[in-house]
Amino acid sequence: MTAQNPAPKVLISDALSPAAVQIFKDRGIEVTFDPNLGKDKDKLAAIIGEYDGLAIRSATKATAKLLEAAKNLKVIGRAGIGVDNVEIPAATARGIIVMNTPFGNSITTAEHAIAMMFALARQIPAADTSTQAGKWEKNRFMGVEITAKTLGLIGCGNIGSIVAERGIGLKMRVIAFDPYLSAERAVQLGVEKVELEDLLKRADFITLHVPMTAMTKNILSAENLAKTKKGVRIINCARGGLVDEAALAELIKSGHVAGAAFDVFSVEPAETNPLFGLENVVCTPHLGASTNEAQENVALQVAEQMSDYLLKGAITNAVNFPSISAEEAPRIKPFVALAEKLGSFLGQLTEAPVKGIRIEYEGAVAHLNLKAISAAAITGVLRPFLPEINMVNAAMIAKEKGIVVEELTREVAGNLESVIRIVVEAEDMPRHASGTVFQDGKPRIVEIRDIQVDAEFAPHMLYVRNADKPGFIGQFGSLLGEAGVNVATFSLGRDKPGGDAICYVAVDEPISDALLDKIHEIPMVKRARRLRF
Ligand SMILES: NC(=O)C1=CN([C@@H]2O[C@H](COP(=O)(O)OP(=O)(O)OC[C@H]3O[C@@H](n4cnc5c(N)ncnc54)[C@H](O)[C@@H]3O)[C@@H](O)[C@H]2O)C=CC1
Ligand SMILES: O=C(O)CCC(=O)C(=O)O
Repeated sequence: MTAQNPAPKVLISDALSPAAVQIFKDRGIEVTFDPNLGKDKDKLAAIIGEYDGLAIRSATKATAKLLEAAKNLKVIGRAGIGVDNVEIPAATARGIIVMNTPFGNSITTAEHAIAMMFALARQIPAADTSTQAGKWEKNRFMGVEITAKTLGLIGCGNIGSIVAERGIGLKMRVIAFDPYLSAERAVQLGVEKVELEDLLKRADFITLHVPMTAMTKNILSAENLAKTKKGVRIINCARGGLVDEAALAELIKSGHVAGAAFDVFSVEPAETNPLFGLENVVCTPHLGASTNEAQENVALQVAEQMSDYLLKGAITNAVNFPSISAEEAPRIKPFVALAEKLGSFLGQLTEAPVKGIRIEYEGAVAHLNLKAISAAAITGVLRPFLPEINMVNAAMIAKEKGIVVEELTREVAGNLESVIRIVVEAEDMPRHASGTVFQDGKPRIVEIRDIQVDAEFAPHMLYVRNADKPGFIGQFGSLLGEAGVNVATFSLGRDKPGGDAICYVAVDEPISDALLDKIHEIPMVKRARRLRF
């Protein structure tokens, strides 16, 4: 890493496996490992501004308030599945990628749910306490068999499916409520897909495996709990807040529910809870993912994913941006730069509100992963009006502003290998320009207003639209020379002799207001605009 391009910095603020620290170090990333920091939100807010990446489990709460202080943050990596401890809209609005590790702890969590089911069926924790207290209460702990019982899954995704397979292996009848479970997948798993009402009526054991969303919050409400079969046992290894804990406690006390095993609670860390202290209640402190194997998996995976993003721009398992594989990233990168610059060119020329952006992909580029390239184009167009926009929040911002974004692909790009053409529909008029990337990987602009040009993008540029008449170039060149402005590249084009012409110039110094005024005074000049890239 050079002084201009220092090593990215990552903060690990929860108890991740130390394997993650090594991966970051091996990849040349500076890493701070402070596993208790997540619990101290003020201390975390005081230092988060220094970091490019934040690696967490569930103790760190990445709230909108914390993210406000995270001025340099580019990526949050959740070593685990649930991202409900991250305010995703706030992260997206700040252009922060949020990644999780969707499979690394699934088996472990499914095994915990099964362990909880056995613990409940045979009251193992209470029997253990009693036995170790020397009581030998053989008659107190009468259990139930699991074989031939109905296991009701609420949510049959990665973890739910593993629980289903284990349940079938234990000779249970497995039924599942999951609106997104396809009929084919249900058949493949050997589960019966049912409606929630049916599941509530039939299940002897209910186990939850849904994420916490507006739809699933309180899915086992007091009303739904009352519809369950008498003697049901309920297992929650998904998220606190999916079940009305107070209502469940009442149903356990009344004997309607035979027991509950909870790993997750509506308030965590759970110091008090309506379920605590009841007979036939088994509790663990959010241990679902806590095995050596799972923690090693998720720590390695999150560290690799975050490093790939910070170092190469590859995006895997982001919950707020489409994936870009490590192989795709280098191929996409030059087109991301082209789309951003081309969009920026048009955005800087646009003075009226933008209504629509059409991005046309021609030739080889049309076969790449276009989501990131389009996001870059939108970013370029809108940044002159919205300085905070970036690739992660671009699509969301365009939607919020009612800007219609269209993508179009064509197989051929004339005599070039790939062309990106952007059309910006503004309230005054449409504007368009095209660009390409040559062998050297540098983006070039090849068409403006249907006039062919061939120019690179430079930090300081000047765009002039003029009448194609003799004398313009002389006057224009003299003005630049007199002002001591050195021209780096000069590109000209016209629609027809004596028609409309454009001139696109890269200069070494910024153009002053006074010089711009003088350029406007050249009689042939229709419009002159300074551009920054
Ligand atoms: N206790 C622990 O330590 C752990 C808890 N978890 C929790 O388990 C959850 C599930 O994890 P995965 O199975 O990997 O997620 P997943 O995304 O593979 O599966 C979730 C399933 O829920 C279904 N679903 C979504 N909304 C639903 C609704 N309204 N009603 C019924 N089904 C609905 C989806 O269709 C999907 O099939 C995570 O979101 C996380 O909150 C995950 C890992 C460890
Ligand atoms: O990191 C943990 O221990 C919790 C895991 C979890 O809840 C998840 O992955 O969703």
